[in-house]
Amino acid sequence: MRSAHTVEQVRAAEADLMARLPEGTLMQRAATGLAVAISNFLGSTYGARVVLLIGSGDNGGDALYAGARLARRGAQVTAVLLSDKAHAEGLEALKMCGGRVGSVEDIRGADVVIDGIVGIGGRPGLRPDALAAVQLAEQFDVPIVAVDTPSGVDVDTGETPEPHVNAALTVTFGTHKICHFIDPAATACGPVHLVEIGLDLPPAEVESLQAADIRHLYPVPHGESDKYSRGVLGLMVGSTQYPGAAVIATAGALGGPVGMVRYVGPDPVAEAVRAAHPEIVAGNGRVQAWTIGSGLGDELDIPRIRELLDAEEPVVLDADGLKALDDSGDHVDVLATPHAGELARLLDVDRATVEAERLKHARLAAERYDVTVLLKGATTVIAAPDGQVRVNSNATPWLATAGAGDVLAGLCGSLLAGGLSPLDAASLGAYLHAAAANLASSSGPTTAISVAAALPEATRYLLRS
Ligand SMILES: NC(=O)C1=CN([C@@H]2O[C@H](COP(=O)(O)OP(=O)(O)OC[C@H]3O[C@@H](n4cnc5c(N)ncnc54)[C@H](O)[C@@H]3O)[C@@H](O)[C@H]2O)[C@@H](O)CC1
Ligand SMILES: [K+]
Repeated sequence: MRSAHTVEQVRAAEADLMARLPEGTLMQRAATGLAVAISNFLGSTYGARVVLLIGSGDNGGDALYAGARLARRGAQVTAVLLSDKAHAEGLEALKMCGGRVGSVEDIRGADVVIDGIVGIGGRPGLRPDALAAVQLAEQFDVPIVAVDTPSGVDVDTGETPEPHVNAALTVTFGTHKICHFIDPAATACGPVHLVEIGLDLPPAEVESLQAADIRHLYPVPHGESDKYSRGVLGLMVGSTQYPGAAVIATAGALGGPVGMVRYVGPDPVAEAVRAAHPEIVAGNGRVQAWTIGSGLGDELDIPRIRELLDAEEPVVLDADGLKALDDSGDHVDVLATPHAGELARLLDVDRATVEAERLKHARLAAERYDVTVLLKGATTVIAAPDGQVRVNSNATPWLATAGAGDVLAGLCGSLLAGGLSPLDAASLGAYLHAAAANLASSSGPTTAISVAAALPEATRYLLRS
């Protein structure tokens, strides 16, 4: 599991550790890791032209000390001071190693620009001279390596209401910050490299599953398992208007751990599902979980869906089914899987607001409707009603294809029926869905059915790794 902590949590852990170490130790740890990461990014340090953008705080200090190390290894390092309060000892160290103070003109022809403008002490946005320097780097195609966070983003929310740095690489210290995980800021970070500095941290605010977590969470059958104990999933999806959704969601469910799938829907649709997947059983019967909503179109029966939401079995509620959600009652066993537009409707705001403030709105909906919310997008945000948040960012843009959401709804239902909690089912489902999409699109475009078909192979690989 990867963890992201809030600025407040990081500051407290840093203060704790600093009290036990000689002054400046943490900054030296950070600067050493930063210099190594920049060297690796550059490929060759000797003769490389490095421009440091330096703000008023310790973020600039990290950049100056890292610049000093690079200068010692033969890089031509120039600091552009964007504040008259630049870190004095760091600046001295840089000069001692042959670095110099220059101007934004040095950005032209640089191999890399280091963003030491602000880190976790920064407010969103860039001041005019910082913005001008960043724009110059963009204009001359000079990649930017961000120190700790891309300056200008909102560190604790991942929002980007103001201009900010778009980094080719972000080098962070001690732990991930929320902006590294949550879009739109996560995209502005580029790949994120974590440098250990020895912080002792409390439980994380936001988590992200890694390959090793899959093996730990997946309900692998054992010697005593039978089709019922592995879980039976009921699917109330698809309609005469959208029969494909039923076929595709069933493929997603069968690509998960479930022992059996029951399809409940109009006869012609059940026939189409059976033709594609002869292993399904059509009609009502006992189930351990439901997936409801994908492709129901106008044929949704809201009172019936509400009955199922109030029943004991956990439910994945997708697409049109979300219209049945109301904010009264206990729905902790419900996993709602909206995209930004659907979440906007649930919260009575517009879609752009949800997209700009994804973490906030996923949490709001989880709290208001007492459900676990899986907000779809390039990075998936999953918020549980108890406040836990997980993200998934291993998706591929090829996954933006019709029916991909139906696969996810079927798969998450399969995981719920396999006994996982809504939070685990959602985070495991999002991870496996993305892993299968990566496999299915390894040589180009893919389809929802191919993603579902790649689920067993992706799962096998992850269970072995
Ligand atoms: N505290 C520690 O022990 C460590 C801190 N480290 C570094 O220190 C950073 C935090 O340093 P600081 O607390 O000094 O804070 P920053 O360097 O992030 O910001 C410093 C100051 O910038 C100004 N500022 C805020 N928003 C701005 C904006 N949008 N544009 C321009 N200026 C703005 C404010 O006056 C603020 O106090 C971390 O991000 C990390 O890079 C690392 O060296 C690791 C150890
Ligand atoms: K920065």
